[in-house]
Amino acid sequence: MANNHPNSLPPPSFRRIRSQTWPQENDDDIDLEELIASLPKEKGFISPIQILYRNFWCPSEVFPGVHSFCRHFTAHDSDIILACKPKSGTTWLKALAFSALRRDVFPPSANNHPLMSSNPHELVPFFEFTIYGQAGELIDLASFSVPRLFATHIPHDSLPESVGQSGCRVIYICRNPLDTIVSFCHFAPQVKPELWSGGRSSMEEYLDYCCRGIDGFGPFWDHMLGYWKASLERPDKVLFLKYEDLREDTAGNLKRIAEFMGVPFSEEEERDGVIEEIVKLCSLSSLKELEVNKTGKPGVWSTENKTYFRKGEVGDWVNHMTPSMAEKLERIMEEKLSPFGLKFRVK
Ligand SMILES: Nc1ncnc2c1ncn2[C@@H]1O[C@H](COP(=O)(O)OS(=O)(=O)O)[C@@H](OP(=O)(O)O)[C@H]1O
Repeated sequence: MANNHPNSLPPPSFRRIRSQTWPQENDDDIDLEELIASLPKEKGFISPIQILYRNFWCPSEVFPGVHSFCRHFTAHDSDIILACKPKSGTTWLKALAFSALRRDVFPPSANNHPLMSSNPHELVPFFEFTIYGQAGELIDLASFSVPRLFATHIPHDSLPESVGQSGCRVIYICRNPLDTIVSFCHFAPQVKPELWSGGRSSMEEYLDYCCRGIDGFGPFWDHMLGYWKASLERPDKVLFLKYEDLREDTAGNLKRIAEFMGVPFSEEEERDGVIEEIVKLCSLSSLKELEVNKTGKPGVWSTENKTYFRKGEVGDWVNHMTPSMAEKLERIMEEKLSPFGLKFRVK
């Protein structure tokens, strides 16, 4: 498919980067264990091992799914992929994008809307956790409604080549790293209680991993910059959102999301309050109260659905980080992100 595409020269950020972390064309012949053995590794924070693969740190638990996705997924022009670093607003974006995209079939006011009985992660599955499975097996994607809506934590420049070569659209959400780290540190004990003592010393330890660039799917600055640069190069194909902006103006950003997906709200829908209905349906307070999100398990990291919903505040980091922890991170943001014009509201 990629070779037949009229625009066959991939944009610069999708050109194949060859390095020792980027397996060769014929790596299908390589046994998975052999491949893992050949790649650089580091001890992870909650993952036992992080594997340097296609230039990012991949948690060993999801390596088979990630590898299978990168090798085998063929994007369609109409596909929509939601992308993010963990704890940046994934669940919220999934709920908003799903509700906007499928509103012709599932009106947001309906009592039986899928969000009432399914967690957003079930409605918009991750490639690497769900679709390609923990064992890296392939599943049939024919049953997905068109346009197909998927999600991933994989960095932009490491996505399968067909994503850049097709007309596929990507929506990225990121969040200020201070709050993302705090959010992750509240989530982590639910995933691996045995590896995690909780409290500030654990947060300091995780911060250290992040500052060294060994965080899942990171370094976080490369993750953000990859999508940021792609959104500047190809604004019609990559939409870059910030959690903080979504908090400030959810309705305005929902309109941008719908337009970008090719399903803009009509004047009639605006007049009828459809945007507000979706905003309310997907709000933290609404989703948190649903039975499915209090008790259910979506199967991602085998965690309970309730772990995806906490405070959702901008600036919660002030309640958890010491000034020196925050300064350490802010220095890195200044050094790595600011030169490219990427800044965050942190309060
Ligand atoms: N609907 C909605 N609205 C606003 N905020 C929301 C929503 N759903 C989840 N959240 C907050 O997002 C944080 C979890 O991040 P993710 O959804 O990216 O987590 S995950 O990567 O999917 O595990 C986590 O942030 P913190 O509260 O700061 O920990 C959630 O509370």
